[in-house]
Amino acid sequence: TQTTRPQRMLAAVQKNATRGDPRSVVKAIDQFCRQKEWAMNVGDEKGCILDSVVTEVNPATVLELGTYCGYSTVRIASLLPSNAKLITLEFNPDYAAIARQVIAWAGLEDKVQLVEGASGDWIPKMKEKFGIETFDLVFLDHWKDRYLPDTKLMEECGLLRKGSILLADNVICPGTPDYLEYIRNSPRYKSQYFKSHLEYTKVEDGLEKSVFLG
Ligand SMILES: O=C(NCCc1nnc(-c2ccc3[nH]cnc3c2)[nH]1)c1cc(-c2ccc(F)cc2)cc(O)c1O
Ligand SMILES: [Mg+2]
Repeated sequence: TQTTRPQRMLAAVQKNATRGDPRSVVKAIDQFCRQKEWAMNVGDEKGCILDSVVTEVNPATVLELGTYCGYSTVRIASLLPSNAKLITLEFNPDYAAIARQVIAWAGLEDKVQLVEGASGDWIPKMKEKFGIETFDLVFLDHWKDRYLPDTKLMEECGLLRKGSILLADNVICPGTPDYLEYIRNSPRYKSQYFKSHLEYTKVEDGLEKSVFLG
């Protein structure tokens, strides 16, 4: 029977990447997506911007919304200090099953907690379920029409502190117009746009980095 694209991506990781070597996992996925099949990972170009933000923030607590196959999960987790915690939320059980195996191949399962379910359901439970006070960094990469409601929900749930960083993928393509409008006009955020390209293409896209001012 026919395999899915995430399954073929995982096979490429298991074939071409070294167990326990996150950079080789990232490289194997990027090669698969460039040479074989496009897939909606943040990719190598935007991935470098993501890496620089993670390194600059050096977060103890990270929330990723939208795991997909775990590409950005591996990029982020590989840069975290030993006691840091990354919680990644994935709604789609098929994506989650692949992501768990990609994260395990990279040897990062101890740094990552993959939670299956809808962001709207889980964000209000973060404190009680995971003992999280606030997130130092949030990477938004899930449904594009959930960026704004979930940001407002994180504010309401007290999950953001003065200096928390939101980094949002795809603010141009597919685009998150309501989120951009809100975050760029709100006095509670200071935003910066990092112009780039849609993963593995020449189409414009970018990341929006926003600091919560409290
Ligand atoms: O949709 C995206 N990302 C979201 C992944 C996800 N991760 N989790 C879910 C989820 C969430 C609740 C769900 N409910 C049921 N399935 C679900 C799946 N969706 C996405 C799309 C593109 C893209 C650009 C141009 C195109 F021509 C086509 C596509 C590029 C990107 O970088 C993306 O991140
Ligand atoms: Mg994306």
